Amino acid sequence: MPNSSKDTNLRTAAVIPAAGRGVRLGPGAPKALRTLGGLPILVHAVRAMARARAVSVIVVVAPPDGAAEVRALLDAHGLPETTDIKVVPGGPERQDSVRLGLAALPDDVDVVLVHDAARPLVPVETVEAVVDAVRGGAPAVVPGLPLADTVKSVDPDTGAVTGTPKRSLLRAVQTPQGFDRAVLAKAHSSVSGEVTDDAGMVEQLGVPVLVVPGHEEAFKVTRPLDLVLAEAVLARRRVNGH
Ligand SMILES: Nc1ccn([C@@H]2O[C@H](COP(=O)(O)OP(=O)(O)OP(=O)(O)O)[C@@H](O)[C@H]2O)c(=O)n1
Ligand SMILES: C[C@](O)(CO)[C@H](O)COP(=O)(O)O
Repeated sequence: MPNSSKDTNLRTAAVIPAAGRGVRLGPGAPKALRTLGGLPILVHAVRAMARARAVSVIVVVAPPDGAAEVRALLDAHGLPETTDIKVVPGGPERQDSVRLGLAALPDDVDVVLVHDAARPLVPVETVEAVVDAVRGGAPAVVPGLPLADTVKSVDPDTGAVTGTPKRSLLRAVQTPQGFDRAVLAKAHSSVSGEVTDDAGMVEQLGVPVLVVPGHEEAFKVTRPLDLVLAEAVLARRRVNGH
């Protein structure tokens, strides 16, 4: 249970979906359990959420058959006692895992962050910007960055380009995505179909979603080169004393 200086009246929780295989990263253990800077990727992600002053509860969604292993791993890594950390088994798709995580939240939580375990290096400032915007009244908030590449829509059958969206209007969105709990719960109970993030589900309810500045270091470890970059970011942080 939370037991210290954190303001539990804020009732802010983070759900960390960590049940994916990491197919695009290549063969090996489930992605969240692979090593980055000598620690499992998941431990970095949990610490990143626990660092935010408002977050007093974290629900980690483990691979379906790996909840006991994840619990043991987190217990072995001395995570802050100021944060109540629960572990539940996940489902076949990311959205199933998030839904299972939401079901494990304590009743008194009213703000929920959903954060990919695969974004282990998100800075605390980004987490807190999202929390502050939700607590300031926005029902749904995502961190986002302008794009460096031009984006095309294509016909998936022929490869023919069907359009070029105006780049200045686009943002690459990251996590944590923050929500009023009731709004997120409604989205997860009523929206189905192919949706790649939680904000996309909320958008389908007609609820406005606000973008706040994201951070380059909040990138998602998806492919092998991302792991190389993540190691380099950690090395730079060590040199800078972080
Ligand atoms: N059934 C799933 C699938 C994904 N995730 C989580 O959702 C986050 C974002 O997903 P992604 O980066 O796509 O992870 P994977 O699904 O593991 O990657 P891949 O598609 O390469 O297998 C990750 O933290 C991942 O563990 C999850 O909890 N449950
Ligand atoms: C939620 C997300 O990280 C926002 O960018 C992204 O949509 C997850 O996609 P994935 O294919 O499940 O990694």
